[in-house]
Amino acid sequence: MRTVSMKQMLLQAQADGYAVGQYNINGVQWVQAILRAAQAEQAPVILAASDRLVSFLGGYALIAAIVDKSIQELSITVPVALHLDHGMSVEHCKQAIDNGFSSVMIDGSHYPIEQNIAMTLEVVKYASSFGVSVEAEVGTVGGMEDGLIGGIQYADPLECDRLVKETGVDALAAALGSVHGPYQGEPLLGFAEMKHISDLTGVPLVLHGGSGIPAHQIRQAIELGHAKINVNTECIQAWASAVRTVLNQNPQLYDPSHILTPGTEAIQQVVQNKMQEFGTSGQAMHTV
Ligand SMILES: O=C(O)C[C@@H](O)[C@H](O)C(=O)COP(=O)(O)O
Ligand SMILES: [Zn+2]
Repeated sequence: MRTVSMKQMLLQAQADGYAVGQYNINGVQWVQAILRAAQAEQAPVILAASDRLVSFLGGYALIAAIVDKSIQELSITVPVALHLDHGMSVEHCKQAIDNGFSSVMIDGSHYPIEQNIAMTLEVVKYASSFGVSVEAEVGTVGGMEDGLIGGIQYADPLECDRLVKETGVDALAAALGSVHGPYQGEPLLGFAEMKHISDLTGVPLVLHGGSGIPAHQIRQAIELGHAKINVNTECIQAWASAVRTVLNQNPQLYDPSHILTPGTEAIQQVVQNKMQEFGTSGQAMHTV
């Protein structure tokens, strides 16, 4: 089974009031853990490689090959999208598509809106000829992005509407108070702005900085148009904690499979919990 674009996944989720999780890849164990979680939960899933980590992960072609082969080896039957997260340039998005990614994000949020729209349109034109879905971002998610520590800049609804209408993008990350990485206190999400932008654009919305957002705010964000929620920090924190515990309890241990397996299991547990929380569990049969 090949990876699929996230277009239909997100339209179905938007229509049926749940969200599909995007879970970031930090190594081969993450691919196995996330795929096993999706199969166990019978949930559609978006595996993502953040552009800032592509060279660490071995390059676009290797990432795609590992995902494709893992789907085969693990007998995965649920829909899986392979997404380039926070694509840093049009060229990187094209390279990802050429090497087998089924979805890309062109993150033009740090540029003036005219340039963001132009970059997004170029990627949409290229991606559409391969049936690859495209996500764009307006405004700035707080925390670490592309290796930069940024403040929160709420998305401008008119800019969101312009970008969606002038590019035909499949999903929009409208920054509305979420933060990459750990939150300092309760997240302050712009729910009124969410409803406004969702009603204005009609396109599935993407919530970045999904780790650490309380369940009631997740439910509200889904009700207000979010069909994709990105999660990375909670998975890597669970992995690090499990590996640290193994090593602290067994200082003489040096066998990688014994050290890493508890970490892989911890990632899978976080992902299964998120799939249940987002309402993705059991939705695979409803996703084309
Ligand atoms: O860390 C990355 O490069 C990917 C993340 O930015 C991802 O797009 C995301 O939004 C996850 O946020 P988190 O759950 O707060 O780590
Ligand atoms: Zn993000």
